[in-house]
Amino acid sequence: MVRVGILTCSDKGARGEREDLSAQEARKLLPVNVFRVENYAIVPDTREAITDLLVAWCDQDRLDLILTTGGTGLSPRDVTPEATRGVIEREVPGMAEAMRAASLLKTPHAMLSRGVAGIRGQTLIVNLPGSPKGVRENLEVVLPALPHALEKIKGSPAECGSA
Ligand SMILES: Nc1nc2c(c(=O)[nH]1)N[C@H]1C(S)=C(S)[C@@H](COP(=O)(O)OP(=O)(O)OC[C@H]3O[C@@H](n4cnc5c(N)ncnc54)[C@H](O)[C@@H]3O)O[C@H]1N2
Ligand SMILES: O=P(O)(O)OP(=O)(O)O
Repeated sequence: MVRVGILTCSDKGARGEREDLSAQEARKLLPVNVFRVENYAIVPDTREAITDLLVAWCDQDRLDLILTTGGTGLSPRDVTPEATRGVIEREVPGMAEAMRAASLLKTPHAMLSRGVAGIRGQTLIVNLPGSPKGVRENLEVVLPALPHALEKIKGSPAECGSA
């Protein structure tokens, strides 16, 4: 099973002022026969809070995959990409490129998400936008590539010529 953490980055969510529909949307999209959500948290949009959780979930809990939602845009408090860049060791730019390219076919606002994807240790971190719709439209794009990506991160020697 792929061990997953969902981290919602939202000031309103952290203050209890808005139901976290975005994390619920992410959960719905992850097939239960492959993915098990083990960690879940809501943090305010501060770089420190996001960084602390990402590091703990990667280094202590050793999750396979962390999906963040929210805080990827242009507002002054949107710092999820900066926090993520600060903890990853290798970026996976193709994932963010693919999400933005596919999302642009749905809304021009897709270009406003600065989300990144990258690897810390053996954990893949993927930033998703904040709205439930943004979560769905972005996660759908990377979902088919996630099992193979996670195998490669773990050092699978399997050849991928036919993948
Ligand atoms: N494929 C898509 N890509 C993007 C979309 C989209 O609809 N489809 N939206 C674009 C927009 S618009 C923006 S702006 C950027 C960046 O978004 P952020 O990551 O900065 O999102 P936030 O500002 O944190 O949230 C936006 C909006 O979404 C609602 N929201 C946020 N968090 C939650 C939550 N946990 N539960 C329910 N609703 C939530 C709320 O109305 C916020 O104001 O992304 C583009 N990409
Ligand atoms: O409260 P947040 O952080 O979810 O942000 P927004 O202002 O986009 O609702």
